[in-house]
Amino acid sequence: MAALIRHMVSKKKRRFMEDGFDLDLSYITDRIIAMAYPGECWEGFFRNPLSEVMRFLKTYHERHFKVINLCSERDYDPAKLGGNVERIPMEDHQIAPLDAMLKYCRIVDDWLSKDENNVLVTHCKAGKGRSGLMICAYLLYIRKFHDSPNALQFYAEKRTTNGKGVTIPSQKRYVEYFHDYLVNGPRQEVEMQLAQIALTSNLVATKEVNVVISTHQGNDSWRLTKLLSTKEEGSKVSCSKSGNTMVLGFTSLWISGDMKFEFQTSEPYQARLFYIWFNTAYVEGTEFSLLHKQDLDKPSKSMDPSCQVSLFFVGSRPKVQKNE
Ligand SMILES: CCCCCCCC(=O)OC[C@H](COP(=O)(O)O[C@H]1[C@H](O)[C@@H](OP(=O)(O)O)[C@H](OP(=O)(O)O)[C@@H](OP(=O)(O)O)[C@H]1O)OC(=O)CCCCCCC
Repeated sequence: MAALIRHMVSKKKRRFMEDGFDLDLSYITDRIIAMAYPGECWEGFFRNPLSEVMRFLKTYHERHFKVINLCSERDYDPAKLGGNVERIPMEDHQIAPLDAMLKYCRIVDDWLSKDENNVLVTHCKAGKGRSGLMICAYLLYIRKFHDSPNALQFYAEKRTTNGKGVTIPSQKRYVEYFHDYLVNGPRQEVEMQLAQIALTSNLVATKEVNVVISTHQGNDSWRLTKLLSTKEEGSKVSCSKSGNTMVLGFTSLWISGDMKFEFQTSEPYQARLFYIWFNTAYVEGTEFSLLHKQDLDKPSKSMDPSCQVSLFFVGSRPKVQKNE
């Protein structure tokens, strides 16, 4: 019964089913492993039982494995997986800043270069999206691939049977950013002045739509800080609608770094419509547009296929680094 449920929960991910093991775990290369969360108690019942993961690691990679836990939402005692465990916390379905991706690559590279028998195990909750983002970054880092689509496709084939590995558009965008970083070096951080957001969707005609703008701040690269919500009084945002297009106008709103824009409706109840992530240093020109529903992160079923969103900027300036 438990095995059946585990198979249902792991959906189309490739499982390791040899020598009596049956784990939601895939070798992406012979030294890089992606797996679902090593669960204890109730979670071990429907994901990978931690004890079975430990037995797997001891059986095939005794003294030669290191684990990276990407979950911000869960943790376990590292000693239960041999002690050689690091965390780079990310939120489910979200991006990791480039410095977190670089940190991951350096940890993996350092570990794999120590001994040719060493393997690196990465997991998040399902071991698909966040793990894929980081593993694809590493595949580019070691120049196994020279562009992000090929790295993403390779990962998807190795981890799933349906070719759907990293599917969140912003996660794919950040793999592309990381590739740009590897090829061209770090970009100058820029602040951009946001003038307008235009959202086109059938929903706009009948529903109130609000936008919450957030960024990462401080040392916790996954913790979000809200900068502005268009719903709040005093946010000084103008709103005009024409047909199925809504235009929000901003004054003096400067943004920089990794930005999350979440679109919500409060009718009939508070619900997320979709969100997007981007980094201001990678915006080319004065416009950032996503013109297809499949370019939006976790779009609600109520969004029509022809919906699109554009951000318009009127100014940019290099970000002045504050002395800490
Ligand atoms: C009889 C019960 C049958 C259950 C059948 C469940 C069938 C089923 O849908 O199982 C899957 C669900 C949700 O599955 P998970 O709880 O594992 O959630 C997944 C996880 O968030 C992935 O992110 P990450 O951790 O890889 O970063 C995400 O990938 P992404 O961010 O790329 O979208 C994936 O989206 P996706 O689905 O691939 O679009 C989610 O499904 O499992 C549960 O909710 C746990 C259920 C626990 C049930 C316990 C019962 C005792």
